[in-house]
Amino acid sequence: MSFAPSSPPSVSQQQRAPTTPSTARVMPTNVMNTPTAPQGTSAPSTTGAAAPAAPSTTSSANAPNTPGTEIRGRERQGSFGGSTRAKVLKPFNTANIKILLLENVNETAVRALRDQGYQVETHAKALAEDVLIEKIKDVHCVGIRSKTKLTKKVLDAAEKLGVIGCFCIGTNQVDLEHAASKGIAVFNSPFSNSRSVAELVIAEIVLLSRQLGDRNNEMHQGIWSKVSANCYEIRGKTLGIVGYGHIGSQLSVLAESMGMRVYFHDVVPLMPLGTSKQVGSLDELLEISDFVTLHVPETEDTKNMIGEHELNKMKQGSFLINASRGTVVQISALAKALRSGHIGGAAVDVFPKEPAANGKFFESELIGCPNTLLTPHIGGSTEEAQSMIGVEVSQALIKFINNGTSIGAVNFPEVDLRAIRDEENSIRLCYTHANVPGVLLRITNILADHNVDKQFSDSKGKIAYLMADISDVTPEQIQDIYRRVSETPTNIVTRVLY
Ligand SMILES: NC(=O)C1=CN([C@@H]2O[C@H](COP(=O)(O)OP(=O)(O)OC[C@H]3O[C@@H](n4cnc5c(N)ncnc54)[C@H](O)[C@@H]3O)[C@@H](O)[C@H]2O)C=CC1
Ligand SMILES: O=C(O)C(=O)COP(=O)(O)O
Repeated sequence: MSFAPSSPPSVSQQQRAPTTPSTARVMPTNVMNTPTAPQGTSAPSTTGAAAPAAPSTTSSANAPNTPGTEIRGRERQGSFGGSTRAKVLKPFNTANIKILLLENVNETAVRALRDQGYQVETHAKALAEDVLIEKIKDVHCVGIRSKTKLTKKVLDAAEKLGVIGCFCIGTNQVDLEHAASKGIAVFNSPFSNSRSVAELVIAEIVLLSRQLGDRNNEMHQGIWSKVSANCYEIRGKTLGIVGYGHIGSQLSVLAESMGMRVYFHDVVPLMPLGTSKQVGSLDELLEISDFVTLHVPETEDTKNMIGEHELNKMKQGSFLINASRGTVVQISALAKALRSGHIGGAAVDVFPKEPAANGKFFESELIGCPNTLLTPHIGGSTEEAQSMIGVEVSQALIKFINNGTSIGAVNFPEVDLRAIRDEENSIRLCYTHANVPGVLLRITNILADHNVDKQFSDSKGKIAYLMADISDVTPEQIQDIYRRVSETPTNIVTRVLY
């Protein structure tokens, strides 16, 4: 999928791209956006760049599909008039699709992607930026978790990248806008680890309330210190939730079942679950809560959301929990409030700077603060969550690579079509383009002499995405459609699937 340049490609850029098929049906380097001959048809003669040999597939667990065979493991998708079978789209040899999975992405994902015949390279850790820049150069898809930063600089090094999978909830580690401008869709797992985070927070509420971290530390040092002063039941206490999304609302239900009163603050009005109540401002929430827990995404608005002013607003001896993002809390202000006793304890799972890998040194002003639980970003780290995330994100990636479906993308217009007719000479056009007036007319003109079975397009910010299924096209016409669409001045990425 060489996924095209960030700005609409110039004619010379287009000329460099291999836009003509190989007679040998070996996939060109730009495997995901360059049409070859449809199955069962003879390929037109080639005049373009010589097609490179297919790369080795040593990292692929399964035997790759040979060119011209169907992609395995794909479901048929519903029926439609005139044909009972949905076509399995295969415009490229799946063995030529290179996928880089970092940060110990779950085995469920590795298996699902290898089952497609893709080449999958896995790494247990995040990569240093220079290594990442080298590795990302020729991959079509990268899978990451919360640690890998896909900055503009890294994305600009990725010559063929078409899709990113964040095998987690947060997507703040990716420059989403820049990715979109290059036609790179980003998928995440919006709720597969929410329950794991909510359960951890429930545990932390009890642990903080009973000063369990400190008692445990003392016991490991051989110190017996039985105290009840400032230790409380959580029943009847007030939990203040900041950010009432998937995690916050799940937590709300669990906390009420433990006998807590729940209030929440969110930037949008939301239906309170159980008997919880939304309050009008953050300050109001801070003033009434015995426990404050943060479940907001990292955005410009949430950076340093909890600093000295907010900590002072919190009740004397109340507790703070942060399992959202490290940048949401000013660490020095929190350390000061803990040491002064104004804040009775804190549980912190996320930090502004987190070590790159297990075994690396962790440094924080919070080390040694009283009744302070520090955990290494494990909110979503359960077997259940990781396995579900692996399945969910890998399916989204497969659907995008094989079918062009962008449903669930966080930075991209969400577009899907009913299954394409199971006919040799039907194709699916996937066109990512600049969201400016006049584009649809131009595409309609290109497709004017063809039978467009169905078409859908949507936009998000500066980019738009169109999918169209076209029947009764010859291999020469496929080349012509591909060439003319990809040469439009608004083109970001054009793919033809068949
Ligand atoms: N510690 C860990 O391992 C994990 C951490 N997370 C973090 O938790 C965050 C929240 O996750 P979800 O609940 O799934 O997200 P979500 O998107 O479902 O909910 C976030 C809520 O925060 C609200 N919000 C946004 N800006 C706000 C502001 N300035 N003030 C008040 N409310 C605001 C939104 O309206 C939304 O209701 C993620 O973005 C991620 O960064 C998620 C999973 C695991
Ligand atoms: O899902 C998230 O946003 C998380 O913070 C979990 O990140 P992780 O997959 O543990 O790197």
